[in-house]
Amino acid sequence: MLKDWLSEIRVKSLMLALSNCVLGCALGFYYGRVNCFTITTATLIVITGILLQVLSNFADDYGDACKNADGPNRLGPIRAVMIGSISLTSLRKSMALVTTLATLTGCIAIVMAVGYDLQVLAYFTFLGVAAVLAAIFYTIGLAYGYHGFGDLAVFIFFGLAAILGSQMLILGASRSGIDLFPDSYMLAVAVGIHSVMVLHIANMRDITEDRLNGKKTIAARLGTHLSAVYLLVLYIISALLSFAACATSHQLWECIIIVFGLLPLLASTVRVFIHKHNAKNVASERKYALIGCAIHNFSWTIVLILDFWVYY
Ligand SMILES: CC(C)=CCC/C(C)=C/CC/C(C)=C/CC/C(C)=C/CC/C(C)=C/CC/C(C)=C/CC/C(C)=C/CC/C(C)=C/COP(=O)(O)OP(=O)(O)O
Repeated sequence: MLKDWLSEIRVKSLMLALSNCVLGCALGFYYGRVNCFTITTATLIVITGILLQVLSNFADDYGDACKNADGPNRLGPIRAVMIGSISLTSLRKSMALVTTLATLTGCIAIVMAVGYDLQVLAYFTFLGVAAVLAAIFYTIGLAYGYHGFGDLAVFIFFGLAAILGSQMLILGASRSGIDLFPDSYMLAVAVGIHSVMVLHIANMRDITEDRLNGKKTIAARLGTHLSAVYLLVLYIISALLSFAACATSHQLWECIIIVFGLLPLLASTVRVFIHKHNAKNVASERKYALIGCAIHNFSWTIVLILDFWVYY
């Protein structure tokens, strides 16, 4: 039973929300303050990000199960709901629970960060509501993921919201004026692109099945070869942005840390490019891409800590 729920939660995939929100908070600490209050706010932000990803994972499986989109030829991991170990009703109830928890932790984080400034409070509540709706309607109802808009949603929420949103909330909690900086913009775009790459690799794996099921993801629309080129282009743009963020706002020598941090994702991208026609190889590459994203974020967190203690 526990094993089924862990597979449904997709524990390893949560590395993405976790490391993206941690990096966003690290930027907030860098430009704001490190104290018990900001650390508690950051913990709530990270928990909210993880809960929102759990919600999107549940909703994805619920929507796919309702549409019978995950057929017997699926190359991705077998989900508990596909084999009936978890019923659709239990999954629906769990989605309600996770939404409630995310709303609770999210609202507390927002109030801690911006106090009772109603206008800013409204902006962040809007962002939270948008995130909940985006997570649910990816494959349910509107099912925008079936029309190729999943990449855009992932870019917005895993990139812009997780980095800029978290950074602004920590600055708010630091009571040092909510602001944005060139490195946070560039990193938000780079991290958003990395998250899109993880989704795109899974969609490359599923091109044949998705085309049969009418799921028009970007990968299904582009086909195998162009999808691999698109993945490479995404990597190049994100790597350049990550370097630019470091070179313009931090120490030049710290770019070396970023180079090393970007290598695992490069290796994964190149392997997908080489083995693009072998869906099984592409499938196995998703977890390495996830790890690559987390390592990039970790290397940036190290740069920010170094800069904070040594140079700032
Ligand atoms: C009243 C109310 C609801 C208030 C809301 C309160 C609230 C939640 C406030 C939050 C405000 C805060 C704290 C904001 C700070 C910034 C934060 C934390 C932002 C969160 C960003 C974040 C990590 C979001 C992740 C979840 C979201 C929203 C995802 C949307 C994008 C999306 C649909 C991704 C799909 C991911 C999935 C499931 C991919 C599966 O791919 P697929 O290939 O199909 O999988 P398979 O392997 O099955 O084939």
